[in-house]
Amino acid sequence: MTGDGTGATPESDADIVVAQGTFDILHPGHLHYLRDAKAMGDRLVVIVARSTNVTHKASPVVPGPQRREMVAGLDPVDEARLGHPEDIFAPIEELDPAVIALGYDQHHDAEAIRAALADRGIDCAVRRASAHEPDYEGLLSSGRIVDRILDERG
Ligand SMILES: Cc1cc2nc3c(=O)[nH]c(=O)nc-3n(C[C@H](O)[C@H](O)[C@H](O)COP(=O)(O)O)c2cc1C
Ligand SMILES: Nc1ncnc2c1ncn2[C@@H]1O[C@H](COP(=O)(O)OP(=O)(O)OP(=O)(O)O)[C@@H](O)[C@H]1O
Repeated sequence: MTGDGTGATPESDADIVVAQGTFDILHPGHLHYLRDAKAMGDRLVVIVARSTNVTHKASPVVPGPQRREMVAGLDPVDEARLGHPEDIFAPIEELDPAVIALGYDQHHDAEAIRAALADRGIDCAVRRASAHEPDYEGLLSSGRIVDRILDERG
């Protein structure tokens, strides 16, 4: 119950959920992930990866500030920020979230993240979001969208 009679959670008491990713070319899989993440708490903060930290796949095509701006405009997102250039746990320490929501196929190992959080004394759950399975044949991958463009328009 809140003092203002609206039933809304005051920002200071809100459970923050952090989601993260590259978000190069947006698609409904991203929207599904971020809606799922938002449902894990009250306030969703998205950390958009710096291009220099995207080392396990091709570099994003879209510049970081532009990726951040588009993610910030999605309905479940309360705030989007570009990530730290070197220390991925620096924003986590600052935000002190209740939950880190990993994407269903995100390459990070949940146990390794839990161990790193414990090392830093951060009390935060690590959960995995679900996959989006639309009832149409979609193209739910930034990488596959780029490949399709190269195949059909290149
Ligand atoms: C808890 C967590 C925090 C992260 N924080 C940052 C960050 O501050 N800066 C950054 O560039 N990447 C950060 N990342 C990494 C990227 O979000 C991401 O996992 C990767 O670089 C991009 O790959 P993906 O889109 O396949 O997930 C973080 C990842 C996790 C799991
Ligand atoms: N179809 C999907 N269903 C649910 N979540 C998804 C889907 N596609 C991507 N995501 C989630 O969105 C987050 C950010 O995704 P990312 O930016 O890596 O996009 P991507 O389209 O999967 O990229 P790429 O095709 O380059 O691997 C990831 O954690 C990922 O799990």
